[in-house]
Amino acid sequence: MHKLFVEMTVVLSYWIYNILLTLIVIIVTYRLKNYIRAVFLALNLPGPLAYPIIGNALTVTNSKKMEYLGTNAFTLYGPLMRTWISIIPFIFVLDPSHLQTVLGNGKLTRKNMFYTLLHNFIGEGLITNNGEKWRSHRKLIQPYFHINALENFVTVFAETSSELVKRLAEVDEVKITEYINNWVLDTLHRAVLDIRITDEEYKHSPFRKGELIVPYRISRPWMLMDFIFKFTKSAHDEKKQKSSLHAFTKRVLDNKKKHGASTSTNFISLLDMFMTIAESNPSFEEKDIIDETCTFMLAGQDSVGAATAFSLYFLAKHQDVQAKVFKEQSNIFEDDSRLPNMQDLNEMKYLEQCIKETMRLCPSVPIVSRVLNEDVNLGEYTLPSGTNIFISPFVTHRMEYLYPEPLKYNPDRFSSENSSKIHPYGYIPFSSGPRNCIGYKFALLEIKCAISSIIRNYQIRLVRGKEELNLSYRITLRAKNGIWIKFMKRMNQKKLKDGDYGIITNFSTFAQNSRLDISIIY
Ligand code: HEM
Repeated sequence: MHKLFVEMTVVLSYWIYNILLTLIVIIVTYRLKNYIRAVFLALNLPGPLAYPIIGNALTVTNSKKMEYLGTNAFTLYGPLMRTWISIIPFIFVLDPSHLQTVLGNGKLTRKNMFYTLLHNFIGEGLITNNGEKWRSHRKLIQPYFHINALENFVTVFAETSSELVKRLAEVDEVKITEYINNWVLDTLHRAVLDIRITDEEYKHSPFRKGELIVPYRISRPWMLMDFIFKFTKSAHDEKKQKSSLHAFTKRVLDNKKKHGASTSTNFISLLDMFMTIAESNPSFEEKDIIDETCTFMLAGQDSVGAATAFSLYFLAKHQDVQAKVFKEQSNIFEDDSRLPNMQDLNEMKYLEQCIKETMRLCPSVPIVSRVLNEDVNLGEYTLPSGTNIFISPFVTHRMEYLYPEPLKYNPDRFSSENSSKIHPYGYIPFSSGPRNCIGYKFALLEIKCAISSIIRNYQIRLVRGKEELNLSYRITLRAKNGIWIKFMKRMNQKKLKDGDYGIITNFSTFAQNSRLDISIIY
């Protein structure tokens, strides 16, 4: 009897064990169903060599490999390329028609875990939020970025650009990236916060020295796990940075509340706009004002800095293009040294083509990312819900079938005649669709202001021995050792006749004799 009882217990335990195990397998498989589908998809797609555990993380830290891959990815692997960040597959979606399916779909606006990492730095703003919060904030903020509303900022852009030009009067050959970074910071402090970093009270603004930790974490996948990362010095530094950014913004906000509206009667800063939104929308709380302000301060910083510095690089390298830009400026301003207004900026069509071509070759934001929240069919493949995808303006902009001779700098690609032939999702420096860059018109006006002011006053050239552009890939694209520019004051600003370009006549003599500094306007 006792033996029978023991045997029955063993058999019963065996069945219970098996049923439990099967249940666990079913639950885990169900929970991980989409992950498993994404893994199978990734195993079927072509992509660069990946290593166990670290996946393709090593490529992220090698800028030469990144540039090679970025330029050749489509030729090597086709429209869908798989990569691995540790054990998580990430699919690059490269082709414009596929990008239209993803970016153009209002239901596929979800940012993935990388953006959640940014919460530790900027808080929860438009860039990182998802779902209803993102949708409602975007709806509330969007009207303030309408082109008519942006006229308000042109005076700030023009003033800071004119101050930049004055600072450049003292230099000959400089690392322009440093000057541009200071100009962007100055512009953003005035446009977003309505303060001047030259003021004693604000000269230690923490927005001057913010450093994103996210690229460090992505290149070391084990750092993506919060329970490891939170014990590191980087986590401590990041926390400190966030609290100083937020405390600074709160101080500016409190000052504004105490002293009333803007410092200048006509000007309305972004912070004023967020305060107005909060007044009529109780769900937009003080924390939202601060988070959004920090978000805009950071979104408009390196992105604009990179696009401006790269634009100057290409103009300095291509004297014929610079001459055409100068000619356009002369036609707009004649010999008047006034600051640009909105109408002037709208007339700078050729300059805009140059900026666009710069952002084709060197998009400030080389990669963005999403997580799909439903199955998506792209060509012969189905990307399962839950799949992480990368979208790379850098790669798409270098695809030969979209841009013949893709590495050639040619602003005429964006002439009104030619740009109508470009696929709407084949040019995406500001992303596209409902989650595109809300600040793109703001950015273009700002960049045009700076470059117009510089080219009206200086002929620019590359510095001998520092002509090469080495790219470095962080969240934004950068020039590894900065960009070096030589500034030569323009001698004559009279209106040029047709065919006159106001350039140095003899470039070969100039190249032989770098001390020759005289512009001859002919
Ligand atoms: C050349 C300059 C700029 C470039 C190339 C650029 C590029 C981008 C890109 C690619 C995105 C999409 C990011 C993603 O999907 O993950 C984005 C989003 C965003 N940008 Fe810009 N940006 C620039 C300037 C600015 C400026 C000046 C501001 C603000 C003043 C700004 C504010 C934002 C915000 C708030 C978002 C998030 C929009 C949303 O998700 O609803 N950007 N930007």
